[in-house]
Amino acid sequence: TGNHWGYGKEDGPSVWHNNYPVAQGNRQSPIDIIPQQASHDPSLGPIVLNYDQCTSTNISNNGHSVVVEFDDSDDRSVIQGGPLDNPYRLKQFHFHWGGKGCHGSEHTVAGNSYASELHLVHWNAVKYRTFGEAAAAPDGLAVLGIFLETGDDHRWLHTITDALYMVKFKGSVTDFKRFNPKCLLPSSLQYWTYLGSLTTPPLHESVTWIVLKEPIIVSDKQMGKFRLLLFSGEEEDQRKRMENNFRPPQPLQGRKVRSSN
Ligand SMILES: CCCCNCC(=O)NCCc1ccc(S(N)(=O)=O)cc1
Ligand SMILES: [Zn+2]
Repeated sequence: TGNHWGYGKEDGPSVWHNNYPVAQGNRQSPIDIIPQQASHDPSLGPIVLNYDQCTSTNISNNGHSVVVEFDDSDDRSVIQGGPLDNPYRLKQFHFHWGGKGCHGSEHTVAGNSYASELHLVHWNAVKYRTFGEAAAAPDGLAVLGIFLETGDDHRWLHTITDALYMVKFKGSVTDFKRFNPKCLLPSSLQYWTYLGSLTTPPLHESVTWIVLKEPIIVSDKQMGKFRLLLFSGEEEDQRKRMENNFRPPQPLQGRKVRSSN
């Protein structure tokens, strides 16, 4: 119905352009990041994350991913520095992942993909009044991308994976307070940055992407819990496991990828 989209053969990334023509635009995401072709930019300062006062509110299944939302009524949790001209307010974070054992990140690095990718979504509340308005503006959003690689258990990811059974079905939401995403950061904040888009419809070309070079390590078992989620709602008789909810890399179209030192 309408602009329904998904990750299947009939409604997946290869047909999104029918309802969202910007899918074939010149600043689409994700991309394949080629480190040797990224230009070192000494003017790029460090990324600064102030998440200490952040207030998570709920965790939900929106039929495309699992999303943790934050109270963004003031500047209590922001990202700034790096390529950003002002602070951007944390709105939500969500994940993209693959099927059993196969890859699931959206950005790739020299053609290699990771098991999953975490997106921390921030909006420019200095220039725009609402998230929706910012999401449609060329300098409206800043998304911090963090790769997840499989290995040992992640000490803090349990807090999220233990809550996933509560949001199994599309449209389910439950309280999720006092979660600080600082615990999901790798030790280094070295990054690549480029101008791109949302990686799902409406695919707005409004994102300054900041992709961290260092992945975090999570276990196969923890990744398996994401795959217990369903794309489908409780009332649907066809249960579709939520996996492979990633868009493949898009043409660079002459864009420059910059690298922090
Ligand atoms: C509240 C007003 C609604 C505005 N209109 C809804 C809207 O624009 N939603 C966009 C949501 C979104 C999609 C994809 C990413 S990603 N995967 O690129 O990080 C991040 C955020
Ligand atoms: Zn995303």
